Amino acid sequence: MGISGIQIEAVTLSHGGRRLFDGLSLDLSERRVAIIGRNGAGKTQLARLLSGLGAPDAGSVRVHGVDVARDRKAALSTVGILFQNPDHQIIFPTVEEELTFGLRSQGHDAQAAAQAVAGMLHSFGRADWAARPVHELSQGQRHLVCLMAVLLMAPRVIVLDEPFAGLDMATTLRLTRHLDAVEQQLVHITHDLEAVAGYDRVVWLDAGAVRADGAPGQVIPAYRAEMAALGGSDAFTDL
Ligand SMILES: Nc1ncnc2c1ncn2[C@@H]1O[C@H](COP(=O)(O)OP(=O)(O)OP(=O)(O)O)[C@@H](O)[C@H]1O
Repeated sequence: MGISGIQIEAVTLSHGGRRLFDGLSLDLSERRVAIIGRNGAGKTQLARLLSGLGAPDAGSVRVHGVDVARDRKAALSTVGILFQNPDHQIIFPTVEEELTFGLRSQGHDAQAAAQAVAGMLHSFGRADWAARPVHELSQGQRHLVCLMAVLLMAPRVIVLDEPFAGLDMATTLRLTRHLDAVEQQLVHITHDLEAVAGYDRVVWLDAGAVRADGAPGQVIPAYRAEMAALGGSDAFTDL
């Protein structure tokens, strides 16, 4: 067995001259990890670092021993990401093409990829979607396509960046059930505190730094109390 889990070591990252992360270190090995925090706290930037879509200015991010920013090929099989907006990840005109792409880039031949895609569509009861133009699907349906694409690639870690924003309750419950069942480690960024109340660990990110880190029963009440206190003020100057 190689190194497991996620090791973020002394990560520094600036954007537009502003330093967002200044020596951030985190070791995440629990199966269900939630990242919470205010707007602009750095959650999406952290998700980009975890999936290797962004590289730190200094420090390193390793997922199961893979330096995900440097070794992009290994990163594809190690970590998958579901974005807030499915349109930031869908690039092909039809569902089948979209689902096939990841598998082909992992080196599967056309026949094996086609078989796996058909099997995945079937398992979600959506065999009829294969030739459907993606733009004809609703937002929730496009989310499901993205989830299928990630599951097909079978990464060891799945990063979820607010994947349920704008979805109806039934769709959210269904997707949640599918995600709860996956074997892989999940790192779930969310404003929905209920959704992560049963997680193994909650990390509260505040202005690019860890403000609190521990069991949901400890971190979530502290976060709620602070948000309620801040919400009492009329100023948006702290955002
Ligand atoms: N491309 C960019 N260029 C410059 N600054 C950026 C860029 N992307 C993000 N930032 C800044 O980085 C900080 C963190 O943004 P990030 O999107 O990670 O926050 P977040 O915690 O995901 O917020 P939200 O809950 O609103 O999604 C913000 O201050 C934002 O203005």
